[in-house]
Amino acid sequence: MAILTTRALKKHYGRIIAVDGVDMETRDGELLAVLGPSGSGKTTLMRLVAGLEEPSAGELFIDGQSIVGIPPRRRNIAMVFQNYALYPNMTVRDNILFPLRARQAPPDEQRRQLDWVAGILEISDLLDRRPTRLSGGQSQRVALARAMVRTPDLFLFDEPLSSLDAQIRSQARGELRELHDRTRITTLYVTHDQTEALGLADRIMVMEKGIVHQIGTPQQLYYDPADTFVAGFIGDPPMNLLPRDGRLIGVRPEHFHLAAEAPGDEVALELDIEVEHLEFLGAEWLIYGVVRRGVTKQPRPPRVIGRLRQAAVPSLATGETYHFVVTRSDACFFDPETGQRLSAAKVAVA
Ligand SMILES: Nc1ncnc2c1ncn2[C@@H]1O[C@H](COP(=O)(O)OP(=O)(O)OP(=O)(O)O)[C@@H](O)[C@H]1O
Repeated sequence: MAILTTRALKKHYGRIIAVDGVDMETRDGELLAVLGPSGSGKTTLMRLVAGLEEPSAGELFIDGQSIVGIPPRRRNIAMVFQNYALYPNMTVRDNILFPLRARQAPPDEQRRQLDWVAGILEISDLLDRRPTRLSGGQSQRVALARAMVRTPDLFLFDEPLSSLDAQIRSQARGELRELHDRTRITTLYVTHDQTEALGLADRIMVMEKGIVHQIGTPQQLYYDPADTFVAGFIGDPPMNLLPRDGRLIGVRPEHFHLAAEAPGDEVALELDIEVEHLEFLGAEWLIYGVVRRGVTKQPRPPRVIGRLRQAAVPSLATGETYHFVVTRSDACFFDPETGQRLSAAKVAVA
């Protein structure tokens, strides 16, 4: 287990700034998801940590020791990237043992590590196969096994599930989480899939254009976004951002209440919303609407997406306008110029 720290970490390629002054610290044994759109610098950050790239500026520490300049093979960091890169001519057993043989580990240590990892990942019956005869999920487990036999300080995963189809992917996600719970090896997990990040991670770091917008638990990011980027990036559909009184008011889709059903709390916003379209989701409905009253006048009235429980919806009709209420405790306030959060956090910092 280990703590990874970066200080003002920067990487540029000519005029392209891939990582732009990242300050972050993992907690010992946590699974930290690194989430962001394409080109936000996630892979570059991983490559810097792994030692495949050297920083243009800034520092990297593991347990307080600088690792800048230390070659990758001496960092005790294990990587599992998108393509598992197993050696096709070797059996699964030889693939897994490769890193141990490379450092001439004694045979009994090799045996012990192989038994341990094959047991944890349930691949004992695959050891004599060649990688070409493995499914995507099995290849992934073998790649993980090869990374784990080194008992690394740190795991780096870069979209390790992206080549799996949806069903195996959610199963593999569960297995990864279980594995992490058992080993508690500090893990950085790159993904651009928020469902994966929200479901898997202890904490999530949201990146965009090489900078970190926020690091927090899934709940903090969802209920307490630090800025409008995080508010719009996390959640599906994302937080609605409505202009009023010189601020932007952030409202999660499930926080619109029909006036008749509103809780008796202090009200932050009252809106007339014209329903344009209703989408049935089973236990709930999505309401696509246009705000007709309640926000600062705009050249084009803002569109919103609300999420209502099944029972509330049968009385609604498209083309009609209804009165909705948002309570103060559910609203987030942002500065429209900087996008920064104005109101205090709602979820206690863990
Ligand atoms: N070797 C390189 N040379 C030049 N530019 C690079 C290099 N590697 C990355 N970049 C640029 O740095 C920026 C960040 O790229 P990076 O791959 O880290 O983003 P990412 O968040 O991992 O994206 P994705 O989710 O698409 O993999 C991009 O603009 C990319 O084009």
